[in-house]
Amino acid sequence: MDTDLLSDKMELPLQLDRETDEQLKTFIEELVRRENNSYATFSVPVGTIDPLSFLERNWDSKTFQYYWEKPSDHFAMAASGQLLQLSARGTDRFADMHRRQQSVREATASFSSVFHPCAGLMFLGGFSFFDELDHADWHSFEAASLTVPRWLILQDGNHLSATVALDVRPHQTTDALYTEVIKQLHHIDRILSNTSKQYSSPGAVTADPASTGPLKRDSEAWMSSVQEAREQIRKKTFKKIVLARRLSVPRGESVRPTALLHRLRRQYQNCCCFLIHPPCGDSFLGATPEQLVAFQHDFLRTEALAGSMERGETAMEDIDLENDLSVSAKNQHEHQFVVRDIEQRLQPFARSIHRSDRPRVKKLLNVQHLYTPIQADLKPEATVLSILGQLHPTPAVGGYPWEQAAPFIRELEDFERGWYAGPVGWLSASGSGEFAVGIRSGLLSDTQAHFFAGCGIVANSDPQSEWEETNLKLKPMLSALRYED
Ligand SMILES: C=C(O[C@H]1C=CC=C(C(=O)O)[C@@H]1O)C(=O)O
Repeated sequence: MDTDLLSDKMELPLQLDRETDEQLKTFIEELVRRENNSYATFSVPVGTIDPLSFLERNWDSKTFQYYWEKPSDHFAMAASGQLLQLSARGTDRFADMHRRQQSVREATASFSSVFHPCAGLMFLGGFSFFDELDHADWHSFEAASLTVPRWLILQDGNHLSATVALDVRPHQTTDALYTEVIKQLHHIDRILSNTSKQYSSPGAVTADPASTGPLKRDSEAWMSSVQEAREQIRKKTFKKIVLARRLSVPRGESVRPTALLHRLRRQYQNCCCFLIHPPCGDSFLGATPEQLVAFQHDFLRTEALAGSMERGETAMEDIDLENDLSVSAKNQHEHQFVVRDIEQRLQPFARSIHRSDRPRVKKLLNVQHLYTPIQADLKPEATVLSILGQLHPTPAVGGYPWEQAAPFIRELEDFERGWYAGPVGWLSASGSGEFAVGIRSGLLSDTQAHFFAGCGIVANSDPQSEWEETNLKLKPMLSALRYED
């Protein structure tokens, strides 16, 4: 057999023992013989590695880069390179995306010497807040985009694996494909064993002393939008709207996205730290406390997260503020729109829905939120993307009723939301997936960093307090950038 000769000549990558190598060859022979697969993935175990350091060592702004980590779950994924990208736009974008990823799944064969639902074919990416996205600030982002990366490093507790994804070209020989797989696994070995201790500075941005301070800028204009929203609520146009603002600061050239992520994950352990960087594009990243969908088999976890309060300087002050949040009629009101709306939208997909009667409090470093976890047992026809299409946008980032509030978001905000407050996450070949809401986030372009923060506005919202709440929500990203006001 040709591949025997080849492997005699080729040194095996660290992750392959002789037995696995034999299985790999048999798999490739079968794959080439069948001639009905366009793509293949190869997953193998790897030794101890922090996936973020893999991305940092391998950072290549010319191609797709992705990161996802939930520090408190010890779950992280770093990916690089683009095998293929699926995109969609318009009101059917979730359904279109479902069809497209389904046909890629059918055209892909997977080899794995590890057992994990995320080892194999993975789709990584997200969706913009609105159905369409056509704006210069977001030129490198689509209204919906899922990428199959070339390399992916996965950590789930003690599980550590690498997946390589490749094209299977028509008439490709067994030798050629085998050689390609071994080459890619060697590439991963090289990165994993690169122990050079030359750390470049993560970079920082210093505030312009002449500026009035970014957190104070434009407050009048934003607060008058809140007044206008309240006026519409009084006229019964809608009951709740989330208004956001954008804060732009110059980006120091040396500020590296992976360094920001490292700072964020250390401070926001119970958040989801994410990064999406399209080829040659800007980087959208953040540490979001809001889970939109975690889907496994026929079980779904989601949550209502709305209603906010600052954290206390002392334990007693903190608990007093927590109590204030829990009894605040305004915050409860704002929160209940989200709970009820999520339940209603889940109903057609669910056999049963479970949630606690009263909201709990989720505490982050400098802000605390009312939070209701919601679980559902789903009907067999439910998929991650059908549920996403149904839930997004919840009234935690949109409004209630959505159709009435939506035009006012466009009218009252003076920037394009792009992927801010859109779903970001991943989807596996087995149909499981997780998407978070892209809040507490920013867009890093070559010259600027844009940060976003929004607040739920209801009838008795006070514009000044809402403005201060946006400042609290902007702090994590600003301080990760070491931008001290
Ligand atoms: C829209 C944002 O936060 C949402 C999530 C939690 C609490 C919120 C609030 O209290 O207004 C918002 O609904 C944001 O951070 O940009």
